[in-house]
Amino acid sequence: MSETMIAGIDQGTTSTRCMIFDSQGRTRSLAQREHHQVFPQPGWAEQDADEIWRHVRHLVPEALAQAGIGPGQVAALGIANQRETSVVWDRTTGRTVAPAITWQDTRTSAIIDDLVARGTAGRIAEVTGLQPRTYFAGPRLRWLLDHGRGLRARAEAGELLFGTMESWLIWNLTGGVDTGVHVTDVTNASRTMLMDLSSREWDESMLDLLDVPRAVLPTIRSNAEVYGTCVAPLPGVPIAGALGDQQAALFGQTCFEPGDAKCTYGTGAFLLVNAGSERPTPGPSVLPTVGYELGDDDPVYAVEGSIAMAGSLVQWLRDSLEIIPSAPQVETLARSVDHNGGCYIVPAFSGLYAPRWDQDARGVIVGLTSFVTKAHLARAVLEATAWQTWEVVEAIGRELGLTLETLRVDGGMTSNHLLMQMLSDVLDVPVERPLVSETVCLGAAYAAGLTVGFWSDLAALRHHRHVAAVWRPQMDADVRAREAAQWNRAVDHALGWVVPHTSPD
Ligand SMILES: Nc1ncnc2c1ncn2[C@@H]1O[C@H](COP(=O)(O)OP(=O)(O)O)[C@@H](O)[C@H]1O
Ligand SMILES: O=P(O)(O)OC[C@H](O)CO
Repeated sequence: MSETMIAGIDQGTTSTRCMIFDSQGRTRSLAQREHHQVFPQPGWAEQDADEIWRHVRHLVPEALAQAGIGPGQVAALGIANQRETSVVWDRTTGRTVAPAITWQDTRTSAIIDDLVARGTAGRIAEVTGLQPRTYFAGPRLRWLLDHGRGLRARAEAGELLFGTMESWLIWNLTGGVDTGVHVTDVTNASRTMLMDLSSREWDESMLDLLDVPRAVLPTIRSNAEVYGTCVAPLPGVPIAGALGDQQAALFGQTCFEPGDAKCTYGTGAFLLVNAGSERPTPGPSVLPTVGYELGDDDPVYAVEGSIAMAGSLVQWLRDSLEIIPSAPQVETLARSVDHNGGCYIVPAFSGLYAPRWDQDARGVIVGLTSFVTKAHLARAVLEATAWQTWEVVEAIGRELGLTLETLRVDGGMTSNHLLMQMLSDVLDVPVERPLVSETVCLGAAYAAGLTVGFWSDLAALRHHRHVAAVWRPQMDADVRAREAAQWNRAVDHALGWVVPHTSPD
């Protein structure tokens, strides 16, 4: 009998991947394609959801061909996605009604300011666990309905559908206008500011607050169950797992015990700690979210420190400043000097996320002198990711009394050894990278494989985890303290740069 495998899709901010995994959790193939990023105004960030769906249709057969298998050998498909990126489409034509608004986009700042001014922040946090912020998806839906001609009326008439990327992909994969299934998973729903974090249902009072008609919303489902069957490009294959990418990485890194932590370094960086089955109540710097919920099992919650810019700062160095020809070259350039030359970059391009949460912060480069070269800038770019992670870890320690013993890492930036050493140095803990560094895809595949019985239980998944590289702290404590103080001073310069909006228009 021919070997069966599991397919995983990682629909990320910059690219989409399809991977095939065997029963040992080993990678059998990987197909990947970048999509366009559009920045039409300062603070705006858009993508074309149709382009992403086209890429999925090409990538899946490519991954199958590379693995030498046909759709009949795929036991199930799991999907992970960039979270909070919002799509609205017409249920009868299947076409999007506007560009997807990505999670980095800050155009909803006036809506957020208005919610805060109306004194609703406490109630929002009580229900959803989230503070009102431009990061979350619900205000984007509100913005689209307010600004797209005729969209509100069409939404109320049930003609439009809203979803984050997993929802859009599942609808298309299961047949779109004919038989498409309109669902979202609980981790993605937990980032909309519309879901009750305790009951894990849409909350009527949040829908009222954001003026969102229920008819556009998908049904919330667990992370591991069969949502529907693929029509194309994997005909007959059950879609049996879906998670936000950061939760998928938590799952793929087998962070199954309370206190287990991982940080994924892609466009942004997202540190999640397993918080167990009780809804956590951290302070304002880090946020409570659903970690994963497997079928009818109790949910597992997580606490998250979200960093908006990490790899995207490297991309900016490559694409906007043209200082490096490719992302990996940042390491070569940074290694050509042995310190930052006194220069610090705070990448608050769309405000600062955890732990500062200042949507009016903007990026700064401080400490410039004639001594500073592009090599020092490259070093400061990498250090910015390390110090932002340090701030998150400090906040988690302060607000939850949790101390990390080790940090599991994954994502595109983890191929940068200099950055991994910097991380270990500033956090003062070992940093571990697993053999399969594509843990987002792996986590989605694990969820799907558990659903269909391809893997028996969490213990079987744990068995697949192998550590490929470990970095250990080498920095003196006094150097760490001095550099931390300099970083904090640099951040102070970035805070509150933008004059806040005063009206919701
Ligand atoms: N060697 C490297 N050093 C630093 N950054 C890197 C390196 N390789 C890739 N990156 C960055 O990692 C990001 C891509 O990682 P990926 O995990 O694919 O992101 P995403 O899932 O957000 O699309 C890009 O922003 C890129 O600039
Ligand atoms: O696509 P990534 O890896 O940058 O992840 C994006 C996050 O899910 C946004 O919350």
